[in-house]
Amino acid sequence: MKIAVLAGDGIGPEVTAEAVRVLKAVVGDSAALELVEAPIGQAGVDAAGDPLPQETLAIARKADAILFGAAGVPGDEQIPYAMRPGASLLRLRKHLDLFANFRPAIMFPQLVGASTLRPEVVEGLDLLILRELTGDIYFGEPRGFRTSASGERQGFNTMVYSESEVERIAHVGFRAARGRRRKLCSVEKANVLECSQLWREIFIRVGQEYPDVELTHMFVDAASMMLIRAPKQFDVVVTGNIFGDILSDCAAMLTGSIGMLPSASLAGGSFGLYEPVHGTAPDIAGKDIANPLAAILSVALMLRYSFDRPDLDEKIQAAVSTVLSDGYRTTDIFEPGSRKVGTREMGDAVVAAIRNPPR
Ligand SMILES: NC(=O)c1ccc[n+]([C@@H]2O[C@H](COP(=O)([O-])OP(=O)(O)OC[C@H]3O[C@@H](n4cnc5c(N)ncnc54)[C@H](O)[C@@H]3O)[C@@H](O)[C@H]2O)c1
Ligand SMILES: CC(C)[C@H](C(=O)O)[C@@H](O)C(=O)O
Ligand SMILES: [Mg+2]
Repeated sequence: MKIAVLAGDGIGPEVTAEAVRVLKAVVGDSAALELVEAPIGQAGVDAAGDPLPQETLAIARKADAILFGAAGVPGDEQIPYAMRPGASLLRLRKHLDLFANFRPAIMFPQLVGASTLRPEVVEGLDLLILRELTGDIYFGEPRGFRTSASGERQGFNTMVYSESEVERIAHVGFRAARGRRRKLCSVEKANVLECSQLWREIFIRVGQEYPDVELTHMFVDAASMMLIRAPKQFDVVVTGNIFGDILSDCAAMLTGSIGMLPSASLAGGSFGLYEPVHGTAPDIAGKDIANPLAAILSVALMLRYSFDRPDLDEKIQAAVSTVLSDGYRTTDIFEPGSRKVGTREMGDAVVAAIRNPPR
């Protein structure tokens, strides 16, 4: 298993270190693992004067999978795109054509009390947000700054999807639904945007090839409300890049914390990039308090999707479940009566649970 480890900035290196320890523990055979570290984000700027150094990109391309931490620094948004640490991730996704971003939101029963919602709303929650990751307003051209006819400065972006881009993510969504509860909700804003009208038309057309999957459509504003009001109505939610970014942070809070949400970004084959949904969290970086479970659960997704080892995915899931049952909690999921631990200690607990699984 050749894995590029791109830890990045802020809490990225802290949570990635724990994810790597868990990976080593669960794989067991160190000869089977080849881990190649490379800088990205501000770390890339510091090492090579580029947030996405050529060498990092080359290492990523040669690997079977990428384990990514997080990238970005405070004030990031004021730095021009090509030099912006946070944009390194966008460039990497685009270079590698990682168009299908799986963001599963699963409620661990031990964390029901940490959710912001009432227990009956989130108990048993298991939904998948499938976010298109290489199109939309994130990459649409033209984009930039200009002066309007009246002499005013404007910032502008273009929301655009091509038929082929929508078709391929639709197929991924329908196939994912087939492996689950056979319900797909396509989320867009077709009552306002042409881009969304095309999206809906194509989902209806592709849906005819999957008559066994129930296809529904929802506008993104209503979907954000429904995610909070009655999230269990959803099985697979498929949506575009910008709506998926927002809805997945929303879904994270249903499960207790953004520190619990892993993700997998695939290009249609077994190659993939695995990362926690959260960012660099500058407010808690360097304090050993970040929750590493999202990064650890991203390793579980990697073992399933890139290495066809669902057994190892299940081992990690079981170990996470054990440590939660044993009361281990980082600050973000802490509840009175539980045992507050730091990033490293949480990693220790998961590694111990892998080495000594309960009988
Ligand atoms: N995948 C990525 O690399 C990624 C994702 C999102 C944001 N970012 C970047 O990260 C920087 C900070 O962005 P932000 O503050 O909007 O989002 P963020 O996800 O970094 O943090 C939002 C909030 O969640 C908390 N949080 C995040 N991860 C946590 C964890 N594992 N454990 C406990 N608490 C956690 C943070 O402390 C903060 O209060 C920006 O530069 C942004 O561009 C990067
Ligand atoms: C860091 C940022 C560019 C990224 C995005 O917007 O895609 C992040 O928010 C995410 O959710 O992965
Ligand atoms: Mg986001």
